[in-house]
Amino acid sequence: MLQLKAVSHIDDIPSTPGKFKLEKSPYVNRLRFHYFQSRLAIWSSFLIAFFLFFFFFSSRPFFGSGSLKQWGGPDWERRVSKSARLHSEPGLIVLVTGAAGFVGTHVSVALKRRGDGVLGLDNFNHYYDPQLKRARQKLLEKAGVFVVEGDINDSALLRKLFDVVPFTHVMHLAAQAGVRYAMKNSSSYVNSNIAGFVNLLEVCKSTDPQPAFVWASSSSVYGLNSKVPFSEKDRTDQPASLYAATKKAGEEIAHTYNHIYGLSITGLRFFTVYGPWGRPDMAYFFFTKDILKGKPIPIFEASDHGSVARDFTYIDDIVKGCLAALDTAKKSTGSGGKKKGPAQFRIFNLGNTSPVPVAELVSILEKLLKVKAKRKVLPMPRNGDVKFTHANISLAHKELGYRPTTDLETGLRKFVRWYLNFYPGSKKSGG
Ligand SMILES: O=C(O)[C@H]1O[C@H](OP(=O)(O)OP(=O)(O)OC[C@H]2O[C@@H](n3ccc(=O)[nH]c3=O)[C@H](O)[C@@H]2O)[C@H](O)[C@@H](O)[C@@H]1O
Repeated sequence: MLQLKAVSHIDDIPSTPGKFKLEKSPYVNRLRFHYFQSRLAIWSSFLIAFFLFFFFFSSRPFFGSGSLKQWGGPDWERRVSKSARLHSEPGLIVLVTGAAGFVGTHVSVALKRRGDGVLGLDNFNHYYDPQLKRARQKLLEKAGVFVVEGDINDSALLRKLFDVVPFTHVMHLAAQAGVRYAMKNSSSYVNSNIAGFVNLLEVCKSTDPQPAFVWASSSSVYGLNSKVPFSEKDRTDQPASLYAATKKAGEEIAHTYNHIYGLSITGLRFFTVYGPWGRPDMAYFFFTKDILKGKPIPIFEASDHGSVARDFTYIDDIVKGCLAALDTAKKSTGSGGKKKGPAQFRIFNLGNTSPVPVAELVSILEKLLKVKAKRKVLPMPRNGDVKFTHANISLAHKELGYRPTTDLETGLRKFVRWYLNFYPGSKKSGG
């Protein structure tokens, strides 16, 4: 400190040549040397600290999918086992990935309610408001479902979960969702929907006994297919978004794990699922928010000025389809990573079979919210959207007994009731 003071004093000395003859004094030279030394020491410490910080945190990320170990220990294992315990025999013991997500929360609660053992897994990423995920987690805790905080890319964690719990089924719902966001963050789709998916299948195929595997594909795999309604037999080789392409890739990858390792696998193609506790990135959700705020809402129309429509499917119907898929899943046939015989491989559409134009969805919301929307009709951007979706559900009906019962107005009424309750004041501030 003393040296620094002296240095700052030196800095104050006018540099006019000849005014002072101090430059050549040995005392000043010594001071300059000390000054140089102290600066060198300070900068070196900064540099070392920076490298240490970088090395430490780059190898141990502390958010989201990081490998910082937030799991393990006797207390954690007790919570894991308790959550996965069966409450009625016979029953399923299910690992639900993406449990704090929209569909994951509903499916987990429904399984738990009927006495199945359920363990949740979620990385609580920030794709949309993590507070909503935390609120869903509270709901799950109340229902007796523990959500392990971790990522499907973390093999050590997955192996540990299978060590602690003899899962009979995996309900895989963790994914990077959203068709338009893929233009902004392509790597997160590859990371979750491809790399994470393979990682989970790897652990499942090596587990003994192997669990039966049910997972969420998407209606978006039909892409530019124009034959309606979409049947499982229709072509799915023209995806319109990277999201759709990663889900389609998932279906192919699933087939190889079924074929090589004897994993029993069921893929469910969900059609625009909506309802209470939904995803804020979806149109019905942010339309509600913006209508209440008096903000204009963009309604896409097709290039021929035709309407854009979706086969909106209510969450309770989807949950029934998921549970039926789990209940009818046959056992995997492999063991020790080897196939012992042919295993079940299925793909089902889970839709509502009655597409509704987006403009009509907005009219229903206006009626339920009692607020007029500021509609802004725009051409559908070429960033992943398709003009319409329409599910043929006869296969799911035949094999799963799937029969959706909720029309869009009834489902949206339940959503709006939840929304106004969850975001109190949203109506007032909207005016
Ligand atoms: O069924 C599916 O496979 C997919 O359903 C939804 O995708 P999407 O149908 O595009 O749902 P939204 O993003 O909520 O859009 C619904 C409709 O509103 C339209 N939209 C969206 C946004 C907007 O600003 N304006 C607008 O008119 C879209 O074109 C679409 O027709 C989900 O976001 C996907 O994760 C899911 O996999």
